[in-house]
Amino acid sequence: MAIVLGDNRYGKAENRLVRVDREGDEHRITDLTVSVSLSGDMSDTHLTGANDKVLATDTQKNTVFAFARDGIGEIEDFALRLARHFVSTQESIHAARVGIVAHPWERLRVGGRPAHHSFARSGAGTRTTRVTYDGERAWVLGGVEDLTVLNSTGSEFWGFPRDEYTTLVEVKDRILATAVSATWRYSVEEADWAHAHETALATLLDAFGGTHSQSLQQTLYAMGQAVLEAIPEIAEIRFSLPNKHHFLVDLEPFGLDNPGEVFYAADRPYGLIEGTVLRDDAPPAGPAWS
Ligand SMILES: O=c1[nH]c(=O)c2[nH]c(=O)[nH]c2[nH]1
Repeated sequence: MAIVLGDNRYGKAENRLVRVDREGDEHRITDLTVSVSLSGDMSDTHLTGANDKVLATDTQKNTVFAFARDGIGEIEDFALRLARHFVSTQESIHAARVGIVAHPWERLRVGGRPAHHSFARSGAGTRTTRVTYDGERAWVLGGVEDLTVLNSTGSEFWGFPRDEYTTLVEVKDRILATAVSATWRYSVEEADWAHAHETALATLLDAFGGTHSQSLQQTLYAMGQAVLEAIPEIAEIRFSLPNKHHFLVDLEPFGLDNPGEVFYAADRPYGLIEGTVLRDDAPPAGPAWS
C-alpha cells in the first residue's frame, strides 16, 4: 500500500472588494466577494514543503485588488480576466477557479431625487458567477442567490402517498415561498453577460409568478424550462429551493375562525427541493461544477 496526494486546490477565499466609479458627482458602487482557487503542480509543497511553485494566497488577494484598479465591468468578465492571468503567468498553475458574489446596492432618493452618492443595500437577490479556466478554455457559470419570492395563492399540494406517518393535509390553495438559489452554465466564453443575467432573472420571476403550481418541484422545472427557452447561451440550470412553509394558524382555541388569512411562517425544518434542467444536447460541463 502506498499513500499518495489526491486532488487539491488552494487560494484566497472571500476577498471583500468595493470599487467606487465616479462620473462627476455621480457615484456607482460595485461590492463584491471574490474567491480564488488554484490547482496545478502542487506536489512539492504538500510532500516536501518546498514552496517555489506556490503563488501565495496573499499575492492572489493583491491581484484581485490590483485588477480592480482599471475597472471591474461585468463580474463574469472580471472573473475571466483573473482566471486567465493566474494560469498564463504561473507555470505551476494549471487551472484557476474564480467565484464572485455581487452584493446589490440601490441608490437612495434624497429630497425626492436620486442621490449622487448614497445607497442602501437591496435585498432582491444576489448575482453570482464562477469561472474555471484550464489554460485552453473557460467555463462560465452565472447565477442568483437568496432571491426570496412568494405566491399568496396559485399553489396546491395533494395526491401524495399516505402511510402511517403522514399527517400533512392535502391543500388546493396555499402560500408558496422560497429563496431561489440558481446557477446556470453558459455554453459560451463570451456573451453580453449583463443582458443574459437580467433576462434570466426576469424569466425566473415571470415563471415563478405565472405558474399555477402543484408542487415546488413543478415550479422548479417551469423556471428552468423558461430560462433555457429564453437564453440560447445557457445549457443547464441547477436550483436549490428551500420550501418556506407557511402554516395556517389554528385560532379555534380563541373562538376564532381562520379563513386562510393568518399564517405561521416556519423557519425550520424546511423542505429542500433541488434539481437540474438542461438541454439534451448540452455540451459537456467539463470542470464547470467541480
Ligand atoms: O411542493 C411541495 N413539494 C414537496 O415535496 C412537499 N412535501 C411537503 O411536505 N410539502 C411539499 N410541497
